[in-house]
Amino acid sequence: MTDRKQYRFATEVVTVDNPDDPHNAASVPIYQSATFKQKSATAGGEYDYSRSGNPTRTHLENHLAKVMGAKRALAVTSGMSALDVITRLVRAGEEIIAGDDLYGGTNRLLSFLDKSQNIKTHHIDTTRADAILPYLDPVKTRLVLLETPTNPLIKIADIPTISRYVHEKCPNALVVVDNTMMSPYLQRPLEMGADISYHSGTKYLSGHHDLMAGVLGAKNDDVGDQLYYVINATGCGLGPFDSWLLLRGIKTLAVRMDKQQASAIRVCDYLERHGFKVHYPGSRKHPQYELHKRIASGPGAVLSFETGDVGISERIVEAAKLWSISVSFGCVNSLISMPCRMSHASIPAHIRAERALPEDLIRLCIGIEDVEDLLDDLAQALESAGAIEVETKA
Ligand SMILES: Cc1ncc(COP(=O)(O)O)c(C=O)c1O
Ligand SMILES: N[C@@H](CCSC[C@H](N)C(=O)O)C(=O)O
Repeated sequence: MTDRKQYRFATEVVTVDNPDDPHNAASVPIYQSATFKQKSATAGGEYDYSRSGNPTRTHLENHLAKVMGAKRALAVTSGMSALDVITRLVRAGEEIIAGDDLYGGTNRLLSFLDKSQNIKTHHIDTTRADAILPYLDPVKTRLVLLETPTNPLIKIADIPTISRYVHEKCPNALVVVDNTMMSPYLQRPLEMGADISYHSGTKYLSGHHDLMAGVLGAKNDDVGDQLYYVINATGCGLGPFDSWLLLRGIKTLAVRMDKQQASAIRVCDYLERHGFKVHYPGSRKHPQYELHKRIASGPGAVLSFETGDVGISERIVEAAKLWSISVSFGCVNSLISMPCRMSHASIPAHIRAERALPEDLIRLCIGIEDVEDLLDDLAQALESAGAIEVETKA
């Protein structure tokens, strides 16, 4: 493995190394076993119990480490459980710094830590790297948690500059990037200064909405070992069947993302031509278009837009036929949602208002369908909601 040629991402992601398989299986087998027999009371093998380790999960983790550029990767039962593992490295009295636009479930876990364990989170505007400076405390700051692009307002954080500020001022702090929206194909946080990159594997990595998973990538062995300790201690390692599904799904990440992204660019263009305010880093109108281009190799396939009226937004979402009304993103099928009613409903309304999260916001997650069908369906939904004039086709 170490001597072999390094290929480009799309090649590496589809190439799962499995040199030790006794039958040369083309697909890594599912070791659907809770325990592993030992030769004697004292001679244990590599595996004893699947909470501690399972061969299918190990194959997945080795593959993930390769595609994420991580020293060690770990697979757990959901994206939230990945964040739970990371936050268990924080002690009572220490602090977290996170964005003021972020996934609703992440906000919920951070609020829980504040209430139950005296771990305070400062929510800051991560679009300005220097906004972090007043909050960095060499003693208290333990985690700096960045989502970029953010869910759902698609704001961008300057990972290299923020990582430098954090490491200069707080040697004990870890920079953690939620890379769910970009995937390691488009954005590589560990190569830009982050200590941990994590994902909801439920989304682009698996791609088909048929499993829940979380993925952690550590930049060094020490952090990797600490994360593994928590996973074994708490028992949230990914089961063998879901590990196999994720290993299967990730192989097509590059082709799926290329197709989804190309269509998302078309959808953004269509909405902007009709005068909507679109949040998408592939748009030249995005205030951080240049920054995103520096830190990522593409804009991805999630965008959000404002209609100016909650009622109109509800009508658009409900009129869509091909776009399913659904939380989540990263699936091969296209989805439409209203974050304030759905994925971000757990953020109290007054906090959503304080953070300027528009109630009328619609989020679109573009799948792999024919883009002309997606545009036709979006047009009919916008027309029937009264958001645009009825268009006559030439
Ligand atoms: C950006 C982001 N991070 C993390 C999560 C949590 O992932 P999961 O649903 O797999 O727990 C989600 C969605 O749920 C998300 O949108
Ligand atoms: N009821 C769930 C909602 C999950 S939202 C999933 C996804 N991250 C998204 O942004 O759509 C919850 O309260 O966690």
